[in-house]
Amino acid sequence: MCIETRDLNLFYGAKQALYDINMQVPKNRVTAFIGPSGCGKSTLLRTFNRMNDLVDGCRVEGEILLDKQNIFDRSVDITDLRQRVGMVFQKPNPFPKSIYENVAYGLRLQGQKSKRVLDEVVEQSLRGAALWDEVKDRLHDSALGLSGGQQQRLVIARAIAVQPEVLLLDEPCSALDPISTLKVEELIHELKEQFTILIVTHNMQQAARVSDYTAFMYLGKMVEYGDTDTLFTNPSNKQTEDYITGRYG
Ligand SMILES: Nc1ncnc2c1ncn2[C@@H]1O[C@H](COP(=O)(O)OP(=O)(O)OP(=O)(O)O)[C@@H](O)[C@H]1O
Repeated sequence: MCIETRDLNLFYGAKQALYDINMQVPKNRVTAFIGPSGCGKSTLLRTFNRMNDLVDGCRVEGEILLDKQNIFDRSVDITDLRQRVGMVFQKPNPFPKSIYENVAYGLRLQGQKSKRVLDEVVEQSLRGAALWDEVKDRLHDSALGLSGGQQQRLVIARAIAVQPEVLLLDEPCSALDPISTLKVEELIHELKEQFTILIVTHNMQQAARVSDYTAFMYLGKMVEYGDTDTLFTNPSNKQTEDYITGRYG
């Protein structure tokens, strides 16, 4: 087991956005979050590396255990947590720096100065993100010159360069064309050998293609969570069935 939530409730001011979320996320698997707009998918995803701490008036009750330690404990260092739990957003957000510097960024922040180590990690991470062959001859060109799909894989390379345990992907393909989407989906498949992956997607076919487990959320509650094939072919809840058969949302 990698992550476990216990009686997790989240409030934006007076408005409750998550209700009693209890789930166990297995290691080295892909877990997808689906559900209609506003059901709390992104809120839940952001809670796993405490990105909601940045939101004024946001309050959390309950626990999230990462390898048995509650991430809300006072003793938890946020920078350390975010290194262990990396995040990739919907819109590719490379820094206005070279391809190389984007990937080396996290390591430099950690104080790594050795060119040999940096070169090695940059290459490994770009290979890991299935981008090396496309950029190896222009590592020192601006990352902003890459296509959207390449930028998203670069951001994934940047995230994996610091060797996180968990990768949070918030609709990573929604700004990409179908071919880039396919590449990122293949990449997700490969990355799960090394990382535990949590992905929010609007696209049910994508959830069915890339994930091992799926959680269906509705109005801040986790309605059903289980094996992806079972959830899509034989859901146990009527609301899940209505959603996956396109009756609402
Ligand atoms: N920063 C915020 N301040 C106040 N309310 C928020 C904030 N972020 C989200 N919410 C509210 O919390 C609820 C859940 O939003 P969230 O973005 O998590 O849903 P979602 O399922 O990811 O939706 P979408 O698929 O449209 O991205 C919504 O009612 C939303 O309006």
